[in-house]
Amino acid sequence: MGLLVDGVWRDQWYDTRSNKGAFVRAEAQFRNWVTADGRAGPSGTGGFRAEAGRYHLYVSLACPWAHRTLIFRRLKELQDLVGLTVVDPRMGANGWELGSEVSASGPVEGIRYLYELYLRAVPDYSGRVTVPVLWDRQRRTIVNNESSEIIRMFNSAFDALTGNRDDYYPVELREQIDAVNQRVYAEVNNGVYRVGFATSQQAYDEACERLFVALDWLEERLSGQRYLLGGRITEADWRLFTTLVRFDAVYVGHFKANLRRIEDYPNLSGYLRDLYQQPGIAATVDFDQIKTHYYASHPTINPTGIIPRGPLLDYARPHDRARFAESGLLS
Ligand SMILES: N[C@@H](CCC(=O)N[C@@H](CS)C(=O)NCC(=O)O)C(=O)O
Repeated sequence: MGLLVDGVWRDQWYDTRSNKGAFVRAEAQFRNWVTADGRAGPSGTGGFRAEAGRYHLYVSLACPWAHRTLIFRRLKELQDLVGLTVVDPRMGANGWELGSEVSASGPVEGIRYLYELYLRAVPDYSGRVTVPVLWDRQRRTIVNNESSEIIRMFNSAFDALTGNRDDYYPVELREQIDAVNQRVYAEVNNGVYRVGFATSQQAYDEACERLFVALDWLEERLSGQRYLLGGRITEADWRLFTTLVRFDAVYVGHFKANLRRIEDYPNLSGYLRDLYQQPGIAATVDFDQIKTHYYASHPTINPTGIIPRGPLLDYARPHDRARFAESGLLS
């Protein structure tokens, strides 16, 4: 793993030393928005109109951030409109790699590594090379590499083209969704990374404590309602889902987030299965790639690269979340 510095690739692990062993995530740098009419979105510049076949998504099936975008591509029926390239699950010295069996190389000719795609957009780019990436085939540049924004674009920008008007960020719930997202991001989505990538005991202890306090809060919240915002699935649920579905498979073992498993939480585990069993979702979850990526790509954490056989998980088994009435609350 590494990063680009003035357009040159450097094989380098995260620098946690300057933060007392704590992992601090860098902000994504490409922040333009695809919009229905091509006008600028909340950040960046305009000129990215929603059009069939124009945009291409690069993901890793292992990555929880990329997984969100894959879910929204499916939920919003964008598969025929937005192309997809899946990078190899193993991230080595050159970072994410394209073009072996599991992945086609995508619309950009002559590149083998994802960092080369970043360089096509910005030849002297400095920063991390992350998935997901939303690429514009027309202007041959990166539109956006921040998953929370890509899912918002997918949620509504293409509605006139697909006719799918399902809304996972409804106006009347936005404030509450944003508030839940903020806590879930800091303590759970990014929290597991703060636990797993900590390089000092203190940073690990603090992150671990915060993570499980947040999971206890979520367990409590989900004891009284079916989904995070009540009776209807929103963006907040999908953002939490991609972390939960990886939790017992990799975060408990590889990241040492092991005070409790999701299976030990009656409400969270039922909720996880409920979401997993929504139409089309199970097909977006690839446990082989998830386990391969984490266990084989972080030599500082798992030097042998051995990928464990377990745990045995069955998210297709029944859940009891239908006990909540239509309103989402217990009847
Ligand atoms: N804020 C970004 C984070 C994306 C991210 O960190 N992706 C990870 C994979 S799970 C990655 O590509 N890491 C490579 C690196 O940091 O060098 C988003 O939500 O899209």
